[in-house]
Amino acid sequence: MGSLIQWYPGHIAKAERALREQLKQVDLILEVRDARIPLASHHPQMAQWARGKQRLLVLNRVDMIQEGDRQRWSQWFSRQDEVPFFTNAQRGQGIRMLQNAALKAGTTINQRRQQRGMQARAVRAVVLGFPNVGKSALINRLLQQRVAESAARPGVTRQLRWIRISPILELLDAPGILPANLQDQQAAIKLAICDDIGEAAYDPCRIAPELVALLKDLKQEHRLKDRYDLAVGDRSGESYLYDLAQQRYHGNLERAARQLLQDYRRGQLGAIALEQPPPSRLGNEQ
Ligand SMILES: Nc1nc2c(ncn2[C@@H]2O[C@H](COP(=O)(O)OP(=O)(O)OP(=O)(O)O)[C@@H](O)[C@H]2O)c(=O)[nH]1
Repeated sequence: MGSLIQWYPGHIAKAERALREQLKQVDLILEVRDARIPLASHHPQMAQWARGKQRLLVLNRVDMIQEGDRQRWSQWFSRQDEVPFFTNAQRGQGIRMLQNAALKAGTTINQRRQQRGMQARAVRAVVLGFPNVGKSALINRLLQQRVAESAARPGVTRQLRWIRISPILELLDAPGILPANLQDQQAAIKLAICDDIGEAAYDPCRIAPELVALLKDLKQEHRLKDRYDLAVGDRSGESYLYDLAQQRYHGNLERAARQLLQDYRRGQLGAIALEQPPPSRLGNEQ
């Protein structure tokens, strides 16, 4: 069976080059991941981008996981010496704390600059992450809570734009960046399920069965029974999708697949984390 996810590395490499150029001016990275898949939505280039810069880790879409999951991830990350900020950028939850941390990081960066005889200036931060993880929503929330009014500064490229959040903090609004290659197919499948990579890269009829299989692994298959009145039982993901299509969509597999994925993405199956913290320490690179 071929790979479930297809990439277009040429296009990605161009976007990444533009970003790398802009990153030269950046002091602080707000790394945004999807709280449903904090490991799969870890961008493989992040460590390289963040070298020599401060970084804050944001797990967005906290409303799409259970409180118990949030606590488990919080504990797991703290064992990796990370303090993630859990946000719901759609409703504004967790934004104030994130903003305070960004401003504090800005103050520290400026103190260091002054110690080295350099002029204090607005600290430049960038919000980075996979497509659709909620970067723009997060920036909009940060803007609504900005402490001072100021005009946006034009960016160097059309896609990359600087926005002043406060006298000491400027944000670069970067588009979602896909890695040029993603070796881990399991991670890629989860990104596809969560809509964190574009649909051009996969066939929903092959990804929806993966969602069923994952829900089974996570012992969450009752969510499917509740929603569609069709129990998974010992069916494989493929045969569940087939039976669902027969029962509800006149045998139309694609409709069934799209509905399943859409229901998960819109929270119609409930708040379900697709990853749980691994039992042992994985290392700081996560
Ligand atoms: N439920 C929920 N939805 C969110 C949250 N944050 C963002 N969204 C929604 O997710 C969708 C994508 O959010 P965006 O902010 O556009 O994501 P993005 O990362 O900027 O996407 P790209 O521009 O493609 O990189 C929008 O419909 C948002 O309203 C969140 O915390 N919870």
